[in-house]
Amino acid sequence: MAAPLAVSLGDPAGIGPDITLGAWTRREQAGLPPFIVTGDPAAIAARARRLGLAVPLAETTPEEAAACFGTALPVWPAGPAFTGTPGTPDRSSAACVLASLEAALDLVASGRAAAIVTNPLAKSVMYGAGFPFPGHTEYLAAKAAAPGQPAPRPVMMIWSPALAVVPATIHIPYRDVPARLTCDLLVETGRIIARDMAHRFGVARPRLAFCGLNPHAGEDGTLGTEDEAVVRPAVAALRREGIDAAGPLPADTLFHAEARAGYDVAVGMYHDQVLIPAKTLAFHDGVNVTLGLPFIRTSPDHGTAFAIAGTGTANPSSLMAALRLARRLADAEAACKAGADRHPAGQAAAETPGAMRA
Ligand SMILES: NC(=O)C1=CN([C@@H]2O[C@H](COP(=O)(O)OP(=O)(O)OC[C@H]3O[C@@H](n4cnc5c(N)ncnc54)[C@H](O)[C@@H]3O)[C@@H](O)[C@H]2O)C=CC1
Ligand SMILES: NCC(=O)COP(=O)(O)O
Repeated sequence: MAAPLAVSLGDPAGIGPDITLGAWTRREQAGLPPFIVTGDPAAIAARARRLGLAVPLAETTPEEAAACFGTALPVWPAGPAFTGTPGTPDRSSAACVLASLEAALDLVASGRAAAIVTNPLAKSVMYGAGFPFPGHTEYLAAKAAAPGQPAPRPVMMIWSPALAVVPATIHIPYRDVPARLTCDLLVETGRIIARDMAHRFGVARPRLAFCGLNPHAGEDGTLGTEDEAVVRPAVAALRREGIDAAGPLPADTLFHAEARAGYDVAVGMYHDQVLIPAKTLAFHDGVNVTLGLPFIRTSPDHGTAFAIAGTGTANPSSLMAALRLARRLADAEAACKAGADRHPAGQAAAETPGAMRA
């Protein structure tokens, strides 16, 4: 039987427990793949009681998870007990977040889980507790480094059937963006997208659309210099390598339906430039996928939503989409390793915006 997915609980004061319970209760009608949650079982049980959900928990192993998934939510106990309050950000939750994350990662690294699906953490809570990484993305890359080797460059992609986007710079202050945008960064990002879209998603020659940084992509250098000095040479370098890249393209006209049919992945110069269209078009279907890692990681596209934790109003759809996508990518990887001559990403490839090609 295939290894289950490992789901980290995220910040237990946020909606991670709510949407995990919500996903499990919809497992049959939604056809969800088996998963095992890492974290404090008491915190999950308490949230189920608060939400009035009759969800039996099974403290079990990944090897037993699939067998019990139909009747109980499998939990792999990890970390300290949650002592906080649902809805209240608290530094004391950071140790729970980290222990859950490490446990899920260990299951993936040892082959006992097929992929990691992370529930949201609150960055400010983690920073306040001394977490030295901007987010999961950079943490997972650091953990993926081979002994004595630098960490691989992680690339954040927000994927949905409507739109796939990558921010070239991620969690940095807006004022730092121009200085951090280099030709090398964009070329390396483009290479990773092209490779992982082909190998993981089955889109053999993805079309990458690079946004300009400035209004009208700099208007021939009259509204800012970065588009001509950085983005255009990076796109040219990628094209010389055989990668189907275009740009710099004005970002304001890149996200309407006809424009979206012209590319598979839009590469933005900063976080909000591409996450706003992605979350506007597909907030509840969007999946955050980390490219560039030696293992598969997906996540819902939203955050901890403290204000609605424990209220019963958190929508588990994005987590459910993250679970489905992780399973498809893991199955495709397993089939490739087994020597399939055709890329088996199947539905993931078919649903990728490239499928909208005219
Ligand atoms: N992958 C991760 O760990 C992520 C973590 N975050 C963290 O989450 C925290 C809160 O961030 P915000 O900007 O407030 O974004 P958020 O996504 O938590 O909330 C934004 C709005 O969407 C609503 N919302 C979010 N998820 C929902 C769901 N499943 N069902 C119904 N409504 C939902 C919230 O109630 C709120 O109104 C921050 O500390 C941030 O760092 C944000 C994004 C991803
Ligand atoms: N805005 C996306 C986001 O914050 C996700 O970050 P990460 O925790 O996946 O690195």
